[in-house]
Amino acid sequence: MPRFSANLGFLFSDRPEIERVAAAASCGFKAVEMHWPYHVPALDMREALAAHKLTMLGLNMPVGNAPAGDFGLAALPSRQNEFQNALVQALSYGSTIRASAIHCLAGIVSPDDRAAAERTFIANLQMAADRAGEADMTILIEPMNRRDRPGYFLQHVEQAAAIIGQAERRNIRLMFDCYHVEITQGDLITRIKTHLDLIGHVQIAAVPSRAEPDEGEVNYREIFQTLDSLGYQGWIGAEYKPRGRTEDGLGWLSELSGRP
Ligand SMILES: O=C(O)[C@@H](O)C(=O)CO
Ligand SMILES: [Mg+2]
Repeated sequence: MPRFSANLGFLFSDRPEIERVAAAASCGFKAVEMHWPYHVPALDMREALAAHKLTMLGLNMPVGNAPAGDFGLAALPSRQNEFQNALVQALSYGSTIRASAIHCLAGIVSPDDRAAAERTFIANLQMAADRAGEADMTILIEPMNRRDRPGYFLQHVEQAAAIIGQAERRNIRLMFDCYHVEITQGDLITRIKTHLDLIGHVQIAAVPSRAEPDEGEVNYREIFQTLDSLGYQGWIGAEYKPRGRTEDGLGWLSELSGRP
């Protein structure tokens, strides 16, 4: 059956980020992923991960000026210097904690700027992929739904696939977050089958609640079986907002995935 990682941006969020590492391990997770752990010294984080023998998957690039509305820089034509600085920070932190991937957030763009945004996104992704490749890391891009992220440049799986094709770098991969894709597009199983070769990571949450994947409109038992039958070798990130204590909501792991 598929392997599951704990997304420490959302799971165990009732405690400081570094303590979430131990909590994930004690609940049986073998891998974790993070959103923005930059406030924790990277060497401390590396030590915590090593102490609990956890595989570190991806982390997000800094988003830019969040209070001003930024949510990523990669597709913003006038912000390429800031993008490069954010990339340096992400690669430095990520390689110290031995992450295998960096999520490169596209950003919020106005509908009038989409052509320039696409050109910028591709150029920035090429540069990011080349630098990440030197550290044996992958660049992930993730379509996000416009209800949660109005104006986010990357909204559709097919748009992401086309951009990956144009960027022509083997270490750029699709982060297929079932929660976002279900809200924007649906047809999850067909999209997973069609784009399997591009998928570098999968994430899950209930739709529409974004809670544990044991409620709502997505049949995750079927999704997990599909990934399994297709021979998906990657991880599935539990990126949901727990209804209560994270520990109390992990029953889905055995109920839906067959994991003991
Ligand atoms: O789906 C999400 O929101 C995340 O994967 C992310 O990286 C930005 O919060
Ligand atoms: Mg996600």
